[in-house]
Amino acid sequence: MGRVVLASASPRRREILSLLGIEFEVVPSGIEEHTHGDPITTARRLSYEKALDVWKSNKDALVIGADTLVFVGKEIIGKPRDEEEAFQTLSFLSGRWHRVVTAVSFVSKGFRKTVHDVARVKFRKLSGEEIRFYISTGEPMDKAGAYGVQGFGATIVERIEGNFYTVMGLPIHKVYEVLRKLTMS
Ligand SMILES: Cc1cn([C@H]2C[C@H](O)[C@@H](COP(=O)(O)OP(=O)(O)OP(=O)(O)O)O2)c(=O)[nH]c1=O
Repeated sequence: MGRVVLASASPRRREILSLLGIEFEVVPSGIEEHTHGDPITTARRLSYEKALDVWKSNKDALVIGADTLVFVGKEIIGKPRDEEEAFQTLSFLSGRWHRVVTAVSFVSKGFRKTVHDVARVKFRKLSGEEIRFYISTGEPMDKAGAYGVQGFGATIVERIEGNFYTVMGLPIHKVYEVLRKLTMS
Protein backbone atom coordinates (compact mmCIF):
# COMPACT_ATOMS: atom_id res chain seq x y z
CA MET A 1 0.00 0.00 0.00
CA GLY A 2 3.00 2.33 0.27
CA ARG A 3 4.04 4.41 3.21
CA VAL A 4 1.35 5.12 5.82
CA VAL A 5 1.84 7.78 8.50
CA LEU A 6 -0.43 8.26 11.50
CA ALA A 7 -0.39 11.98 12.36
CA SER A 8 -1.07 11.51 16.06
CA ALA A 9 0.61 11.65 19.44
CA SER A 10 -2.09 9.44 20.89
CA PRO A 11 -0.97 5.96 21.98
CA ARG A 12 -4.54 4.68 21.80
CA ARG A 13 -4.87 5.66 18.13
CA ARG A 14 -1.64 3.80 17.44
CA GLU A 15 -3.04 0.77 19.26
CA ILE A 16 -6.33 0.84 17.32
CA LEU A 17 -4.68 1.29 13.91
CA SER A 18 -2.41 -1.68 14.73
CA LEU A 19 -5.52 -3.88 14.67
CA LEU A 20 -5.39 -3.71 10.86
CA GLY A 21 -2.02 -5.46 10.81
CA ILE A 22 -0.53 -2.90 8.43
CA GLU A 23 2.81 -1.18 8.85
CA PHE A 24 2.73 2.51 9.66
CA GLU A 25 4.88 5.25 11.14
CA VAL A 26 3.83 7.83 13.70
CA VAL A 27 4.49 11.56 13.22
CA PRO A 28 2.49 13.84 15.55
CA SER A 29 1.21 17.11 14.08
CA GLY A 30 1.80 20.52 15.59
CA ILE A 31 -1.78 21.70 15.09
CA GLU A 32 -3.37 23.83 17.81
CA GLU A 33 -6.92 22.82 18.65
CA HIS A 34 -9.63 25.41 17.99
CA THR A 35 -13.34 25.39 17.18
CA HIS A 36 -14.98 25.79 13.76
CA GLY A 37 -18.72 26.01 14.39
CA ASP A 38 -20.53 22.85 15.42
CA PRO A 39 -18.72 19.85 16.98
CA ILE A 40 -18.80 17.59 13.91
CA THR A 41 -17.53 20.32 11.58
CA THR A 42 -14.82 21.16 14.12
CA ALA A 43 -13.63 17.55 14.48
CA ARG A 44 -13.62 17.05 10.68
CA ARG A 45 -11.69 20.25 10.13
CA LEU A 46 -9.13 19.51 12.87
CA SER A 47 -8.52 15.97 11.63
CA TYR A 48 -7.86 17.38 8.17
CA GLU A 49 -5.53 20.08 9.48
CA LYS A 50 -3.53 17.45 11.42
CA ALA A 51 -3.22 15.17 8.38
CA LEU A 52 -2.32 18.03 6.03
CA ASP A 53 0.26 19.43 8.45
CA VAL A 54 2.14 16.11 8.58
CA TRP A 55 1.66 15.41 4.86
CA LYS A 56 3.49 18.65 4.00
CA SER A 57 6.72 17.09 5.26
CA ASN A 58 5.83 13.50 4.15
CA LYS A 59 4.57 13.96 0.61
CA ASP A 60 5.32 10.38 -0.45
CA ALA A 61 3.00 8.98 2.24
CA LEU A 62 -0.68 8.48 2.92
CA VAL A 63 -1.20 10.48 6.11
CA ILE A 64 -4.03 9.79 8.56
CA GLY A 65 -5.11 12.45 11.07
CA ALA A 66 -7.91 12.19 13.63
CA ASP A 67 -9.75 14.31 16.13
CA THR A 68 -12.10 13.30 18.95
CA LEU A 69 -14.58 15.67 20.60
CA VAL A 70 -17.08 15.11 23.39
CA PHE A 71 -20.28 17.15 23.18
CA VAL A 72 -23.75 17.67 24.59
CA GLY A 73 -26.17 19.37 22.20
CA LYS A 74 -23.93 21.77 20.31
CA GLU A 75 -21.67 22.37 23.30
CA ILE A 76 -18.15 20.94 23.13
CA ILE A 77 -16.92 19.55 26.45
CA GLY A 78 -13.20 20.25 26.19
CA LYS A 79 -10.17 18.97 28.04
CA PRO A 80 -10.20 20.06 31.71
CA ARG A 81 -7.48 22.56 32.57
CA ASP A 82 -7.37 21.62 36.24
CA GLU A 83 -8.92 19.24 38.76
CA GLU A 84 -11.70 21.68 39.58
CA GLU A 85 -12.79 21.78 35.94
CA ALA A 86 -12.53 17.97 35.71
CA PHE A 87 -14.86 17.78 38.72
CA GLN A 88 -17.37 20.12 37.07
CA THR A 89 -17.27 18.20 33.78
CA LEU A 90 -17.69 14.77 35.40
CA SER A 91 -20.51 16.07 37.64
CA PHE A 92 -22.23 17.47 34.55
CA LEU A 93 -21.88 14.20 32.59
CA SER A 94 -22.91 12.04 35.57
CA GLY A 95 -26.11 10.04 34.94
CA ARG A 96 -26.63 11.44 31.43
CA TRP A 97 -25.96 10.80 27.77
CA HIS A 98 -23.38 12.68 25.73
CA ARG A 99 -21.96 12.21 22.24
CA VAL A 100 -18.45 11.54 21.03
CA VAL A 101 -17.40 12.30 17.48
CA THR A 102 -14.16 11.07 15.96
CA ALA A 103 -13.29 12.41 12.53
CA VAL A 104 -10.51 10.93 10.43
CA SER A 105 -8.82 12.54 7.43
CA PHE A 106 -6.66 10.92 4.78
CA VAL A 107 -4.23 12.98 2.74
CA SER A 108 -1.87 11.79 0.04
CA LYS A 109 -0.74 13.06 -3.37
CA GLY A 110 -3.99 13.64 -5.26
CA PHE A 111 -6.22 12.16 -2.55
CA ARG A 112 -8.15 13.88 0.23
CA LYS A 113 -10.90 12.31 2.26
CA THR A 114 -12.58 12.93 5.61
CA VAL A 115 -14.97 10.58 7.38
CA HIS A 116 -16.50 10.72 10.84
CA ASP A 117 -18.50 8.61 13.24
CA VAL A 118 -20.62 9.55 16.25
CA ALA A 119 -21.36 7.39 19.29
CA ARG A 120 -23.60 8.09 22.29
CA VAL A 121 -22.28 7.36 25.76
CA LYS A 122 -24.12 7.23 29.07
CA PHE A 123 -22.38 7.64 32.42
CA ARG A 124 -23.57 6.00 35.62
CA LYS A 125 -24.76 8.37 38.30
CA LEU A 126 -21.55 9.25 40.15
CA SER A 127 -21.18 10.44 43.72
CA GLY A 128 -18.84 13.33 44.52
CA GLU A 129 -16.57 10.83 46.26
CA GLU A 130 -16.35 8.62 43.17
CA ILE A 131 -15.57 11.62 40.98
CA ARG A 132 -12.82 12.74 43.35
CA PHE A 133 -11.36 9.25 43.37
CA TYR A 134 -11.36 9.10 39.57
CA ILE A 135 -9.63 12.48 39.40
CA SER A 136 -7.01 11.24 41.87
CA THR A 137 -6.03 8.52 39.34
CA GLY A 138 -4.87 11.36 37.05
CA GLU A 139 -6.73 9.87 34.09
CA PRO A 140 -9.29 12.68 33.49
CA MET A 141 -6.67 15.39 33.10
CA ASP A 142 -6.10 16.60 29.56
CA LYS A 143 -8.74 14.26 28.13
CA ALA A 144 -11.77 15.42 26.16
CA GLY A 145 -14.80 14.97 28.44
CA ALA A 146 -12.44 14.31 31.39
CA TYR A 147 -12.48 10.51 30.94
CA GLY A 148 -10.96 7.68 28.97
CA VAL A 149 -13.21 4.73 28.12
CA GLN A 150 -10.10 2.59 27.55
CA GLY A 151 -8.89 3.04 31.14
CA PHE A 152 -10.49 3.21 34.58
CA GLY A 153 -13.14 5.34 32.85
CA ALA A 154 -14.60 2.01 31.71
CA THR A 155 -16.11 1.75 35.22
CA ILE A 156 -18.17 4.92 34.82
CA VAL A 157 -19.53 4.23 31.34
CA GLU A 158 -22.86 2.44 31.63
CA ARG A 159 -23.86 2.27 27.96
CA ILE A 160 -22.47 2.96 24.52
CA GLU A 161 -24.74 3.34 21.51
CA GLY A 162 -22.46 3.09 18.52
CA ASN A 163 -18.88 2.03 18.04
CA PHE A 164 -16.51 1.59 21.00
CA TYR A 165 -13.43 2.54 18.95
CA THR A 166 -15.07 5.80 17.91
CA VAL A 167 -15.23 6.72 21.61
CA MET A 168 -11.67 5.56 22.21
CA GLY A 169 -10.37 7.74 19.37
CA LEU A 170 -10.42 6.01 15.96
CA PRO A 171 -13.47 4.53 14.14
CA ILE A 172 -11.49 1.63 12.80
CA HIS A 173 -14.36 0.24 10.69
CA LYS A 174 -14.46 3.49 8.70
CA VAL A 175 -10.68 3.69 8.42
CA TYR A 176 -10.61 0.15 7.05
CA GLU A 177 -13.29 0.95 4.47
CA VAL A 178 -11.28 3.88 3.10
CA LEU A 179 -7.97 1.97 3.06
CA ARG A 180 -9.56 -1.07 1.41
CA LYS A 181 -11.04 1.05 -1.39
CA LEU A 182 -7.70 2.78 -1.85
CA THR A 183 -5.78 -0.46 -2.22
CA MET A 184 -8.39 -1.83 -4.63
CA SER A 185 -8.31 1.22 -6.91
C1 LIG B 1 -14.06 10.10 25.29
C2 LIG B 1 -12.62 9.81 25.34
C3 LIG B 1 -11.73 10.81 25.17
N1 LIG B 1 -10.40 10.57 25.23
C4 LIG B 1 -9.60 11.76 25.02
C5 LIG B 1 -8.12 11.84 25.05
C6 LIG B 1 -7.87 13.16 24.28
O1 LIG B 1 -7.96 14.21 25.18
C7 LIG B 1 -9.07 13.29 23.41
C8 LIG B 1 -8.78 13.29 21.98
O2 LIG B 1 -8.00 14.38 21.72
P1 LIG B 1 -7.48 14.65 20.29
O3 LIG B 1 -7.19 16.09 20.19
O4 LIG B 1 -8.43 14.07 19.30
O5 LIG B 1 -6.13 13.81 20.17
P2 LIG B 1 -4.79 13.89 21.00
O6 LIG B 1 -4.52 15.28 21.41
O7 LIG B 1 -4.85 12.84 22.08
O8 LIG B 1 -3.72 13.37 19.95
P3 LIG B 1 -3.43 13.86 18.43
O9 LIG B 1 -4.10 15.18 18.20
O10 LIG B 1 -1.95 13.96 18.29
O11 LIG B 1 -4.00 12.78 17.56
O12 LIG B 1 -9.88 12.19 23.70
C9 LIG B 1 -9.91 9.29 25.47
O13 LIG B 1 -8.73 9.02 25.53
N2 LIG B 1 -10.80 8.27 25.64
C10 LIG B 1 -12.13 8.47 25.62
O14 LIG B 1 -12.90 7.52 25.81
